[in-house]
Amino acid sequence: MAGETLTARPTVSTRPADDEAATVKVSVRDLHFYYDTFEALKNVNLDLEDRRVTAFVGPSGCGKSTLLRVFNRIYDLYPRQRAEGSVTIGGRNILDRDQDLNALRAMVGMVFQKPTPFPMTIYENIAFGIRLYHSLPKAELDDRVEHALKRAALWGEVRDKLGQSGLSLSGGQQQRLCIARTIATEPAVVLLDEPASALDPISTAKVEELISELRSDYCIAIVTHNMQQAARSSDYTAFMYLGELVEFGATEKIFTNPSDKRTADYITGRFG
Ligand SMILES: Nc1ncnc2c1ncn2[C@@H]1O[C@H](COP(=O)(O)OP(=O)(O)OP(=O)(O)O)[C@@H](O)[C@H]1O
Repeated sequence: MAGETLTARPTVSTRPADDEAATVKVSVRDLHFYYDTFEALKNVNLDLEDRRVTAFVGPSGCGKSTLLRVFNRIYDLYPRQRAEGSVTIGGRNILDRDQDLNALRAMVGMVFQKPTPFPMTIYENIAFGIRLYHSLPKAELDDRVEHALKRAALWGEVRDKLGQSGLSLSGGQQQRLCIARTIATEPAVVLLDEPASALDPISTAKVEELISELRSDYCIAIVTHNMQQAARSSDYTAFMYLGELVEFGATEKIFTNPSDKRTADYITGRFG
């Protein structure tokens, strides 16, 4: 039995019961993804709930980043990459040919492993994205910038230097700036691809706290190699292996009583 083979399980924090039942925000059906002829995702089916954090874990190359890249169709920028199946967000299949990609990327924000501030001021890093979608008077734009920075737990550290370059911040601050930039356009879904893997432990803790804060407003998907982080930060965990979604369920269940032996072996560090 898989449970008997477990050795060192990460501590799982059980979340307090929420007042309201969660609604499905992203619905993935029969999804296949190809890099030219290579099939990187094989018939993936899952739902992501609103105001919940879903962690994607699995060994290198199993398709975690590819799946996130499908959710905002970043792959569209590259030739010979294609997705088949459906990904329904806000009632429509975002894989449809006529999907407006700018609107999609405003609705589905993404934060990458390495902080990627724009080479502009801290203020402009946030205001830039807002201006793409809204024409606001200066005072209102200022408010939106302040709100996003507060939401990303960065306001206190940058309020006196909004005119400085975003690149002058520390790595951890830069990553929170990127998170602020992402939420400034009020997306429905926030994708985080190993957002803390390039950060020191204190910055990592801040990013994790932030994820926990943002959970109350967003549907969050996070890719992580850190099992402790997945166990601490997520409500649901998806274990992927060689392009397949092997197991998906409540994080507590996946980490304490997985159904599949491959999940058990991976989360206990037997391979990966
Ligand atoms: N641009 C590309 N062209 C061809 N194959 C690719 C490309 N990007 C990724 N792949 C392949 O697709 C598969 C899934 O890659 P992906 O980056 O999604 O995995 P991952 O689980 O995110 O890995 P990691 O944890 O190392 O980031 C791998 O076999 C990888 O080699």
